[in-house]
Amino acid sequence: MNAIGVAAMAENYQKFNPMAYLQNNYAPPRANFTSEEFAVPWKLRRLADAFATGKITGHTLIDIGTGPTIYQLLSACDYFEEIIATDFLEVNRNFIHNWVHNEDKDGFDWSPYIQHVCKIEGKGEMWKEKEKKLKKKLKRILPIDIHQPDPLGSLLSQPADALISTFCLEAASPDRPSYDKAFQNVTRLLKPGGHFLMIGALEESFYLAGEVKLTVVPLSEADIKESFAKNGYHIHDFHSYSMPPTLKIGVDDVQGIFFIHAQKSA
Ligand SMILES: C[S@@+](CC[C@H](N)C(=O)[O-])C[C@H]1O[C@@H](n2cnc3c(N)ncnc32)[C@H](O)[C@@H]1O
Ligand SMILES: O=S(=O)(c1ccc2c(c1)CN[C@@H](CF)C2)N1CCSCC1
Repeated sequence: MNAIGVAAMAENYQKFNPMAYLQNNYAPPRANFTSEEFAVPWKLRRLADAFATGKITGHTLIDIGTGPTIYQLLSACDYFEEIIATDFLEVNRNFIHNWVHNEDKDGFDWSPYIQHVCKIEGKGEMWKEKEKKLKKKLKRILPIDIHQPDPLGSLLSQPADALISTFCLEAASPDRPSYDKAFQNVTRLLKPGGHFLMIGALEESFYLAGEVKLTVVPLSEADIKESFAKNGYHIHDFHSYSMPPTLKIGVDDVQGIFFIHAQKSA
C-alpha cells in the first residue's frame, strides 16, 4: 500500500463537503429521472433488477463508503434484515444518521429517488412506507477505512451476507496497487458465497466536493472485471453506461459508469 498517497487522500477528504457533493451529483439538472438514458435512473434500474432476482438476500448487508447518499440501499431494504452503512468521514456518517432520525429538515430530499424506485419495482409500495422501512433497517452507521486489513476493525463480529459499494474504492485510493489492496481488504468483510454489488466510475481522474478536488483512480471495464476475477469472484452480471456530453458539467471527468453483480467463491 502507498502509505504516503493514502495519507494524502485522507487529509484531502477532511475538506469533503457532503451537501456540495450531493448538489453536484444528485440534484437537478444532473439528476434527471425522465428516461433511463440518464445515469440516475440507469443506476436505480440495475439495482432494482439485481435484487428482484431474489438471489441476493440474507441477514446483513454492508454498504462500503456510503457517503451522504441512501439511493443505493432503496431496493436492498426488502431483502435484508440489517443494513450497515459505513464511511470514512464523521460528517458523512452524521449526514446519514440525521436522515434516519429525521433530525435535520435541511438535509437532502431523497423523495424523488424513493418514488422512482417504488415505481420501477412495480409492487405498488407507497414511497413513505419504503422510506420508513429503510430507516428501520439502517441499524448501524460505522467508521471504515478500506486501506486497513480489517476495514471495520472490531466493530464487525462476522462477515456479511452481502456487500454493496458505490463510487468508493476508486475515489478513495491513490493508485491501482492501493485499489487492489483495498479490494482484498473489503472482500474479507464478505462471507464465502456472498454477493457483491458495485457501481463505480469509468476512466475518472478527479471530482469536486465543495472547495476540494479529490483524485480518482482511472479504471476501465477490463480493470474492474480483472479485480473481481483475481479476488475469487464469479461475475453474474456487468453493465456499463457512457456519460452523455450533457451530463459532463465540470464537477468531474467521469467518462462512464459500471454496474457489477459478483459472487465470492464458496
Ligand atoms: C465519491 S463518494 C461515494 C459516496 C456514495 N457511495 C455515492 O454513491 O455517491 C466516496 C466516499 O468514499 C469515502 N472514503 C474516502 N476514503 C475512504 C476510506 N479510506 N475508506 C472508506 N471510505 C472512504 C468518502 O468519505 C466518500 O463518502
Ligand atoms: O450517477 S452518476 O453517474 C455519478 C454519481 C456519483 C459520482 C459520479 C457519477 C462520478 N464521480 C464520482 C466521484 F467518485 C461520484 N451521475 C453522473 C451524471 S449526472 C447524475 C449523477
